[in-house]
Amino acid sequence: MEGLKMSIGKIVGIMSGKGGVGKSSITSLMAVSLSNNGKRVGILDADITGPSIPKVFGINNKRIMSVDNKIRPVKTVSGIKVTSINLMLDNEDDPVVWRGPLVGNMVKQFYEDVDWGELDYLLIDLPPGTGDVPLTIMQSVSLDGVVVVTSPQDLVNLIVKKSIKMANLMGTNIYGVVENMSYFVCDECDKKHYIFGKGGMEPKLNELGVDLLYSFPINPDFTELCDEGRIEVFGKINFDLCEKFSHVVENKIGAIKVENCCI
Ligand SMILES: Nc1ncnc2c1ncn2[C@@H]1O[C@H](COP(=O)(O)OP(=O)(O)OP(=O)(O)O)[C@@H](O)[C@H]1O
Repeated sequence: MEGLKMSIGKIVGIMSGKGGVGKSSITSLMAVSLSNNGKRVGILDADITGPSIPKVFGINNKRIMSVDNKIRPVKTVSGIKVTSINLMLDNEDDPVVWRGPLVGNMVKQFYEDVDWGELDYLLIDLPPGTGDVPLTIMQSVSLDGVVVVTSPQDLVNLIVKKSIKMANLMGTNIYGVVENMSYFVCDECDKKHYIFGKGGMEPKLNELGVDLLYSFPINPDFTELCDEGRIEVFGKINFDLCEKFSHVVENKIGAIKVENCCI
């Protein structure tokens, strides 16, 4: 375990208060952004019951290999290393009907028994919510901190507050919040439309003592390219956006002192 911590720069969990806010998409975009910026990145897809990372990268037909008792992650086109239960199933649409502790063990194995090599960042896509499964996983891996993904409506419902409180209760660093689907840019007039209201996120997060890292728009090209397994193409087309995202993430993660190590 110590060896693993030494060969991986930062281990970052990506969490969300509920499903469908774009947590896996933002995890993938973060990986692409950091990788575009020359960083060595791995993704551990710990969203065991709804694993979508392989599909977004178009590697869902590949399978994880085991060499010398070590699991070899699958590499994406740009060299991002990925492990996911979906890369082990006979059929990717087979459901995984496991309870929390079993999922926790599986994720722990994905973490410890994988030949990650040297990485600057290992991003862990945690299951959505604040229930038993994400809790068990957060206890089984040694996170340096978490990024919380939310949608504007999520804040209204105060669901994001639950994620922040859960991380606080566990003594885990919170690097900040990424607001997904924050606005929409009109094709015709190029204007930003804040469908769910503008500027409401930052003051509410400030009250909670958490920074807003980035606001990402609703982008139909993003949906399309993710669905086609070509998120890396989105990263190439939107190089400037990715560069900005990666700088924000790196500045924040580099700035926070590591206080927590669960195991
Ligand atoms: N900013 C965005 N613009 C357009 N589409 C988006 C955006 N973010 C996510 N999506 C789309 O929304 C859908 C859900 O996203 P995703 O699978 O990342 O959610 P999730 O929070 O990880 O869900 P779960 O945790 O339930 O698995 C996907 O089809 C994705 O392509």
